[in-house]
Amino acid sequence: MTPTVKICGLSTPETLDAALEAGADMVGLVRFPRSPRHVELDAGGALAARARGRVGVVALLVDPDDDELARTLEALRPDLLQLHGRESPERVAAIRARFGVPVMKAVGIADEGDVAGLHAYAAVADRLLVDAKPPRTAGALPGGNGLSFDWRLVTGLDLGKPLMLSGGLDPANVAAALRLTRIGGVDVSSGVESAPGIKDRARIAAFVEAAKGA
Ligand SMILES: O=C(O)c1ccccc1NCC(=O)[C@H](O)[C@H](O)COP(=O)(O)O
Repeated sequence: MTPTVKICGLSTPETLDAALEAGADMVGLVRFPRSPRHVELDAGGALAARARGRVGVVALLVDPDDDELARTLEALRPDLLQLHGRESPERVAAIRARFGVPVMKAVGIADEGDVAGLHAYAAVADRLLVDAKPPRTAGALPGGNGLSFDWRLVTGLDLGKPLMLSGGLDPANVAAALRLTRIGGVDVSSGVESAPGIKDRARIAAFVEAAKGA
């Protein structure tokens, strides 16, 4: 089956359009002020409106409190909320129940224990995204670091919920990652950039083509 492709961290109309024209299925808008991909509410709302109905709009938040959730959901009206922090399964369930929005929980994977931990999230989230763990260095971003993990840990993984692979994917390795893991979706940010936060139209097109052709 053709994989679902998400391009994350889009922050301009031009690069959003590049993702739409390339045939991406989802676009991600990051709300995390320390990130070079952060979008303010008004800019994020305009990007979401541009994409709505054409692809799935994903709002990415990191350990949000209820006020930030309410603000972001009202401004962006996303199809899916990506939680990319240390949210517990209980917090994921509470957010879904309170805000009525489908949730994709991102989980960092480094060993079998992390894979085992995915089951608790599969019970409460609508989708799961497996990513590399962030570096332990001070100030490192929780995601979007262009780091990959050992894909063999998630090869053939079936959690009963849609799954996306991310972390260090790029146009050159995405087909191999899909063939090895047999996961139904991929997510990329750094691998389609020319510099942190600067998306590259040609790399976006090459990524989608490689993923869809895998
Ligand atoms: O992109 C960011 O700046 C970011 C900030 C805070 C939390 C998550 C963030 N990004 C997540 C992603 O873009 C992806 O879902 C994932 O981490 C893969 O990123 P990459 O390895 O750069 O392709």
